[in-house]
Amino acid sequence: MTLMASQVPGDQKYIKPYPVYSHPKQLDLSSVQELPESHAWASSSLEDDFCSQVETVPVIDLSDVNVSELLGNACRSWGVFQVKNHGFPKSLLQEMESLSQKLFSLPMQQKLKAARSIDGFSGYGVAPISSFFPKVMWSEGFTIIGSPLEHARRLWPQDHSTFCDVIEEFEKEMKKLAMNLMWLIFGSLGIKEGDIEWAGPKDGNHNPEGGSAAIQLNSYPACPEPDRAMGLAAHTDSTILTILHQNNTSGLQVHREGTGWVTVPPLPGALVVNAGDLLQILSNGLFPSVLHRAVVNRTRHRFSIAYLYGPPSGVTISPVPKLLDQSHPPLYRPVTWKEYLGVKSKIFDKALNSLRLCSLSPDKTDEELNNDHNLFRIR
Ligand SMILES: C=C1C[C@]23C[C@@]1(O)CC[C@H]2[C@@]12CCC[C@@](C)(C(=O)O1)[C@H]2[C@@H]3C(=O)O
Ligand SMILES: O=C(O)CCC(=O)C(=O)O
Ligand SMILES: [Fe+2]
Repeated sequence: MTLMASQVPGDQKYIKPYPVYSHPKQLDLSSVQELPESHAWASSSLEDDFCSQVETVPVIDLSDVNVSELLGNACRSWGVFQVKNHGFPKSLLQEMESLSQKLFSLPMQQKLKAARSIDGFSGYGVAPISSFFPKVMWSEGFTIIGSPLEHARRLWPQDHSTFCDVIEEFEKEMKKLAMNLMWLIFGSLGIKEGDIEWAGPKDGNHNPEGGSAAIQLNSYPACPEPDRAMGLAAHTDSTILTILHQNNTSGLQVHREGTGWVTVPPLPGALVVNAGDLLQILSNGLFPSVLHRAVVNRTRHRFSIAYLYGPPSGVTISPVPKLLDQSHPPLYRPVTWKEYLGVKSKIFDKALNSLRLCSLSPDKTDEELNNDHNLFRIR
């Protein structure tokens, strides 16, 4: 373990050294018969909360006449919801799912040819947040930012064009859906086109700008001891919103104040949407990002595909002026997505609070600010 210095852009006074763990080489999880000590998580990180089967994450029909209000309510009270009638082509999701399966079933030495470099963002490897945890997660991932061509060529030297074509189409369709959802969510707060300059016109078809994104393919092989393993540790996404497709195997759980971990079951044809840290900033805390994680199971191989949507990476975002007045001062300082990702990669779960402007609570400690994370969640 090494202790990191506080070399992050932004307000240094909240930034403390953070433990960073380096882990052994990526194991081929599909062939492991017994859970290695390196992958055995402390029971406190797995069982500390009751898992509710009673409360269920809202399911919203995008063709409902009150869709904007329904989405706004779900963002305020849950930070996550499932959408149906979303218009995303089913066949494209199936194609992406089978390409993802094909990728993860390649021999390890082949996958490692497309490994994410130490200082890079794209490619094959463990979740980027792994270094913040003492134990290794029971998963592997592939991150795509920009063109996947370089990595695809290394994975499939003879035939990478299908992969690249499907990714391109997936990105185009997801961007349309993400922008549509974003505007419906903003609409519930009275925010209109023109109130956020970078977001451009609502119509994703005619808006080549309007945001940027990463695609994260996740693979969670069946695990010999699922109760002691962790698929993807608890985190919030650094996005405006994330759209997630999961195969027919459950594993995603969201954390709900006062309830604990709630499973988000895969529903045929539905997509999961969760609020990210940048939505919390833009909405000035009205729509908090949601803590979530992925657990694993004994018999089934689970796959998920996340579309992580945010603003153009160099554009400065801040709480939308329309939501501010004397009694609602801005709670967060302006930041670009690029800068935020840099902060998150250094101080992880402290990133959002490091941007807090403390006008409302100048005497609060870091811990109190952390506990405020769900301050605005209305149930
Ligand atoms: C744009 C990004 C968000 C992300 C970090 C990344 O640079 C690319 C991967 C994303 C992801 C996916 C899995 C969970 C997560 C916390 C992680 O470790 O990598 C997110 C990152 C994030 O939202 O901060
Ligand atoms: O696999 C899942 O259900 C969660 C994935 C996730 O949270 C992510 O990729 O950010
Ligand atoms: Fe996530």
